[in-house]
Amino acid sequence: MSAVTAEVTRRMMQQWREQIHQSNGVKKAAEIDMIHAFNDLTAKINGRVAFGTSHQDVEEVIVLMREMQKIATASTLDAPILWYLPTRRNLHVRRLNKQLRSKIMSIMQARLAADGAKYGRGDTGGCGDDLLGLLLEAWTPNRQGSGGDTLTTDEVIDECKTFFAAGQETTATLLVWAMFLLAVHPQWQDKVREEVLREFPGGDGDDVIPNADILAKLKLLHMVLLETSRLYPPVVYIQRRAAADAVLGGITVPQGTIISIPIGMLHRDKEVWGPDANEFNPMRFEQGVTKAAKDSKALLTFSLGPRVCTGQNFGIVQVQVVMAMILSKFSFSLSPEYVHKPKYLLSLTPRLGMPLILRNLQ
Ligand code: HEM
Repeated sequence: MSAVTAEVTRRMMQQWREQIHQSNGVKKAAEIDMIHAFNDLTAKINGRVAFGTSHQDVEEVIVLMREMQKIATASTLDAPILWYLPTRRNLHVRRLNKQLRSKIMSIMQARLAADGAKYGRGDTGGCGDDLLGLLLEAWTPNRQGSGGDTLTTDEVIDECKTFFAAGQETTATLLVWAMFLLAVHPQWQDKVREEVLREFPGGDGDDVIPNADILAKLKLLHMVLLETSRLYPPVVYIQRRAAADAVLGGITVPQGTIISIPIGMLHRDKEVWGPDANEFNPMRFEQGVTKAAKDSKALLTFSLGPRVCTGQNFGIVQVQVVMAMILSKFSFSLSPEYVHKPKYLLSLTPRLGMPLILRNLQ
């Protein structure tokens, strides 16, 4: 995963360098919208981690998935009745879905054909070590007669789509806010960069990947990311339906009641986080997540309990790798064009974009 993340990030950074090179100003700098850049980045990373890179249709699958994601985000503003009517948008989604399904099917078939030839059943390679490969191991035709649990074709396709949808925009959003907070807190940007350059001097060289050992040493970066996810959690609220009658904090909650958990609000509760709850203070995480607030379970960025985010480690590693690589090669500040208007659709994003001014480090 880190290798895929590093490879895709390297290409994005090369584009940034070209944009800076082409800029006309005396101070060589380029204004780049982080929302667009990071959505494109995480779509490519998630797409490759899910489907690999070997099949020609993977790039098209990524474009179709991203298109579906954009429509899903936009339609959260619609009245629910509109989700079920044959509107132009819904018909478009249906067409996209059909195309997507057929592309994924062709990747699956190519994998299975290669399975015999390249990997060989029973070999450790199986159908490949990406998500699709793992799911194909449990796919019905592979398991017939094995007595094990199986997945149908639709389930394999749906799992791949869920993985992409749940992880793409959320991770991009966390990156966007981390860049924003480091742009408006330059002293923290310098501090974290110092740590990155000390522990990860290779930057974005072709053969250099910030591996688990390096990431473990980037403590300030990790604290900054936790603090970012506290102030700007990509998922602002979650809901739960009471499976049985319950009493919560002295209030009776009848079975079937839907409870909203306002993560964004709870993360700024002064009683829990202290009087500086609205301020950016990564030092609160110096002793770890459980000691950052009065309640050891106060940080709900990835939810808690049985439905906790299954991709949280992947999401965090992705963000750490991307931030370490960027910090080692660029400095950045907020563009005067930026207007602070966060909005919540599928995730918490800046309503009018996140233009940052990027410069190459000397
Ligand atoms: C870094 C950004 C991310 C954030 C802030 C985030 C946040 C969350 C939250 C709050 C939930 C719980 C939703 C609920 O209970 O209603 C969740 C669930 C989930 N997330 Fe993430 N997530 C992130 C990245 C990812 C990634 C990268 C993946 C996979 C590649 C992923 C896959 C999932 C899945 C599959 C679920 C559903 C789990 C279940 O219901 O059993 N997430 N995520």
